[in-house]
Amino acid sequence: MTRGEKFVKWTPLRLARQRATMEGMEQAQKILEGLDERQRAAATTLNGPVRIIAGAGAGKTRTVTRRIAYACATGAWKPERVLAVTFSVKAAAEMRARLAQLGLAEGAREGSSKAAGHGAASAAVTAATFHSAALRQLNSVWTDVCDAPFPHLIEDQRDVVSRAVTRVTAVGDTDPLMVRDVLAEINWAKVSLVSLEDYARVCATAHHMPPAGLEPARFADIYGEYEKEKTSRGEIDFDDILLLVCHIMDDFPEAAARIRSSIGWLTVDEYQDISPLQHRLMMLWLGAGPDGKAAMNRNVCVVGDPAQTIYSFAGASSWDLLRFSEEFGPLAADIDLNTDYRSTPEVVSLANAVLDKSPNREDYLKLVSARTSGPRISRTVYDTDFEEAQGVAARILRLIRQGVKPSECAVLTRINAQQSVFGVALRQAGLKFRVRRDAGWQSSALTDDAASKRALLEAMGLNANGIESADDPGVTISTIHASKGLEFNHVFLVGCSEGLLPYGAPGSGDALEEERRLMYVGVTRAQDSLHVSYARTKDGYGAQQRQPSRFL
Ligand SMILES: Nc1ncnc2c1ncn2[C@@H]1O[C@H](COP(=O)(O)OP(=O)(O)OP(=O)(O)O)[C@@H](O)[C@H]1O
Repeated sequence: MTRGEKFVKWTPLRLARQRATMEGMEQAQKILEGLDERQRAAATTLNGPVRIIAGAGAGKTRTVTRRIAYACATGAWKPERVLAVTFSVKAAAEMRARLAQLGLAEGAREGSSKAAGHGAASAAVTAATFHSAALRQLNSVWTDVCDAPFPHLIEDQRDVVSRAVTRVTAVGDTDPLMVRDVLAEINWAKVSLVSLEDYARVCATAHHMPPAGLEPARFADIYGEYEKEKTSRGEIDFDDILLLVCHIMDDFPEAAARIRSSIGWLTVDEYQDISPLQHRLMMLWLGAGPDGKAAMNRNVCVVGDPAQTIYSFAGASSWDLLRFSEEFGPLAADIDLNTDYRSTPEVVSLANAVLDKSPNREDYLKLVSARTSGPRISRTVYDTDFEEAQGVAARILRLIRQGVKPSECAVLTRINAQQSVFGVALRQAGLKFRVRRDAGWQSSALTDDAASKRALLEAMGLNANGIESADDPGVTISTIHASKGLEFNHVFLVGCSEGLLPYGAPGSGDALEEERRLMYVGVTRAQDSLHVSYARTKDGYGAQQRQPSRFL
């Protein structure tokens, strides 16, 4: 021992503490195993703003869940003050499942105290959708800010819209398609923070078209009636949950302080899909003052991929992801993850080629596959839609005969209407299948009825963890939108023609770019093999032949 070094007396208590600390550190290091260098850099930067731009299959969920587990295991973060939000019930369930595997509380749900793990990391963190996190916050402060009973979540949003349309247009039997489009527009206005009073002005200045051929003032009347009908029923809709929490955070300082103090470390997954409303709520959670930054909690990590923004039509935008450093800089870490662990080099090369032709390619990561070479991409042109469906079913049958499980195969479509013919062909081939659809135009992460119900159950602490049955559920037929975040060994990307992908005849602006990103999302769902196809005609008739998609 050199002079100046303190003599340490190793009492049994000190020894036990030392051992516990070392065990904790070992456990924390274990959490980092299996991360590559950049993933590890992201997972070990625990303080300050962090941006992770992660390409498809680059392990963003792996990285953010390990980051949370590592921070809790080292004692740097208090689990009960950790909030991780994402957009869909499915993604939240996936995050909870992965956190549970890493030793964070079972279900990792607010209020859950049942620990599945060990050591410092075994308390509950919250991993939830924006809506369910906000609903719980609303519940927790409601009696302090309001005498009225807690409002019910809307049961039948279409019925409320339908009544509002009838009242304004005086037409008794409302067209379901009009109701669907009006509802989508109401949702869009809310998530875009366009108030009833401002709606007509926004339409005029932003060249925004109201749905169903309505005049802006007429739509605003319907929107107003919708709000009245909802209030008279004592109900709120999904976006009202976020709006109400924003309102409370603005106007009730004590309640706001309580909500804020429950969030020490915030992670926002799929940040490329954040809407202006969600962004506002996030800034309020972090305590941004009127000047945007005063006394702000800067422990925020956002993760996303600008190339996977596919909900622009519903108010999502990668704008905030791309300008994160302007808003939060200086950043503690700004990390790009571009190693694709999911797909073969053949698939990755096609995904890169899809983005390469984009005028926005500077915003997108170029992926590098970590896998060895696989089969080449198959490209097939059929005569009719049904022949395409039969051809795809025959190929899937061949794969299954070679030992592939039906659930390892997926047929991806651009729109719901393409799916039935594939269902018929798979049935004829004797194959079991399940269908994932969008809920139409308003198919944002939480607006289809099943997802809404699950979110509600989840928010109420009931079991809605999204785990599928253990039996092989069969081939998946899914829209590209509904396949986001999923991966399949063998993907059949069908309808790859002009008119279907890109859908319609989009001009050269944002609409076309969104279609390109959809193609990218579709391609990058494939792990081992990818089969792209289209049919020259719908049913063999008609002079006009479809042309191959410009994206391929
Ligand atoms: N460092 C790594 N080493 C080996 N495999 C990895 C690594 N990181 C990720 N993976 C694997 O890559 C696949 C994609 O990872 P993950 O699901 O975490 O990605 P993701 O980025 O959330 O996907 P996406 O955003 O495309 O849906 C998974 O199968 C995962 O196990």
